Amino acid sequence: MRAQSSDLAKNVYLEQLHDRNETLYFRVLVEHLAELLPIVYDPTVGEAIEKYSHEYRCPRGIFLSIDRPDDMEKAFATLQLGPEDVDLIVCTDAEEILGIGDWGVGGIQISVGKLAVYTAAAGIDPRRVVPVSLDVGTDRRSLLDDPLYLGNRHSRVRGADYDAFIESYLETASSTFPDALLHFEDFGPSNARRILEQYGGRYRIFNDDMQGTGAITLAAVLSAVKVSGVRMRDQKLVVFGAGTAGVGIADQLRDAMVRDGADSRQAAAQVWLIDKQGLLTRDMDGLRDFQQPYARDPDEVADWARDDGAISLLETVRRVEPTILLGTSTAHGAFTREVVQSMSEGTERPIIFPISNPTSRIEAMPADVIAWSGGKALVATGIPVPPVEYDGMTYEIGQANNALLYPGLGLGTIVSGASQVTSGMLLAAAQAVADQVDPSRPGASLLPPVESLRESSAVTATAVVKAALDDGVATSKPTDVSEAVREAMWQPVYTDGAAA
Ligand SMILES: NC(=O)c1ccc[n+]([C@@H]2O[C@H](COP(=O)([O-])OP(=O)(O)OC[C@H]3O[C@@H](n4cnc5c(N)ncnc54)[C@H](O)[C@@H]3O)[C@@H](O)[C@H]2O)c1
Ligand SMILES: O=C(O)C[C@H](O)C(=O)O
Ligand SMILES: [Mg+2]
Repeated sequence: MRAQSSDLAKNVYLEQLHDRNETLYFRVLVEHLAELLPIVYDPTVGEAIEKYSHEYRCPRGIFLSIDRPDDMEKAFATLQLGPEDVDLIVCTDAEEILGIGDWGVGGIQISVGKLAVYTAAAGIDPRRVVPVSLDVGTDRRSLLDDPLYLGNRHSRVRGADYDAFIESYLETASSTFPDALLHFEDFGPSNARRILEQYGGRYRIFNDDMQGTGAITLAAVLSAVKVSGVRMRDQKLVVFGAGTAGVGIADQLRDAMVRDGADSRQAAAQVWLIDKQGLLTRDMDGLRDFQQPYARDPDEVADWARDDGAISLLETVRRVEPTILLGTSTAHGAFTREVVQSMSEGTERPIIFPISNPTSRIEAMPADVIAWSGGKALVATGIPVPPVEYDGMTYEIGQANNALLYPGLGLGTIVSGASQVTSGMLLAAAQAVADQVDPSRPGASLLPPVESLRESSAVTATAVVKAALDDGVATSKPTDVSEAVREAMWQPVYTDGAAA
């Protein structure tokens, strides 16, 4: 594997091993998690998705086409699994893969990658999971024009037909496999939240980009707050990139401020959203419904500087003096030296999280953020990055990627048989992750290292099971929760002399 000439070649090589010998594949992954997560998952998975049709070898997962909605049951039946045989299904319609946009049927590889992390990091049984591609077409011209493209060769279907397809997927998946957690990944901003809100009460749904990302970022903030000394209820948050992830995180941080004593109006007023049109204000046309609670009163910003009519990130930082700056915009380099320096003038220990993925989309590299802030910034990123040396000190950079949280959350959901993923379970997961680090040492990471992710996921899962029990959604009630979690974890070892 190490002899392969590129990260994509390593990804392909490991996928071939995955097809030949699942046990060995996962054993290699588990024993080399920090080295291989960036290969089977972010950032290399982005490239594997872009090249999917060209690197195609053999299908892994279920491909559901909007052009043949009646074939759904037949497609699931090809798995030859019974109603109790599936714990987890990860689906994507691939409209907003990471920060690289619409990749059509190639998106199946994000479902595959997410599931590999579930198994490697939390011991979810790989024989009891299903990756799904919901192929509703693609708006990417280069794919439609590519003779090798494997997906549906038309633009994205939207509106009533799309909604009917999603509803039919939820109905078929949950009736075929009633125990399965339905994980949604990388849907576009107009659908991600809508699906969760519309169906979250009826089906066991988890939206990773909103809920998983919100919870891991909350974990990193809880750690950072221990160092910065500014209470949660007093945080001022600027979100740059007000889409699915950005507003999902804003919601969870706002709720955390409320739990720490802020009233809900005050907490929402301590959040500033910036998108392509600059700082979002209530008088703007075309605000998304989920952005509206945070849009600012235009009177409040009447005398703020504008550039082509828009209030910039820099102007917002100067005026607001935020304590937290979050990047979920996909705009590479948007956190400039001036922005970081200005933030460092306004607050003693700025919390700066450029968490857009993959590397080509990150708002700033941690080495720059740390240098520009004179070593004061508390930094976490979505991609894995090596430690940063600055002024004689080593700064470990926590990976605020939902992969540090969702495996434990999923394991806890499965072990408790929770009928829903509640906000209490998400909060318990975030708290459990944060409690596993001591950020007080100078330069310490805000999050547990990937090397200990398997152990960390077991601890997170235990907290999640307890929260499911407290919230009354657990259908299985183990007496020794920690033991039940550890027993449930699949181990990559050969049994009965049988390989794979
Ligand atoms: N670290 C993690 O765990 C994690 C989890 C989910 C998403 N993400 C990353 O966050 C990014 C956004 O993902 P998403 O699912 O929210 O996508 P999204 O499309 O829902 O949101 C992106 C938002 O950024 C805005 N935007 C684009 N360019 C901008 C610019 N120049 N200035 C200001 N705003 C701009 C878009 O208009 C959109 O509202 C991606 O890079 C993704 O990889 C990271
Ligand atoms: O997949 C990742 O690396 C995290 C996240 O779900 C994303 O969409 O970027
Ligand atoms: Mg995602």
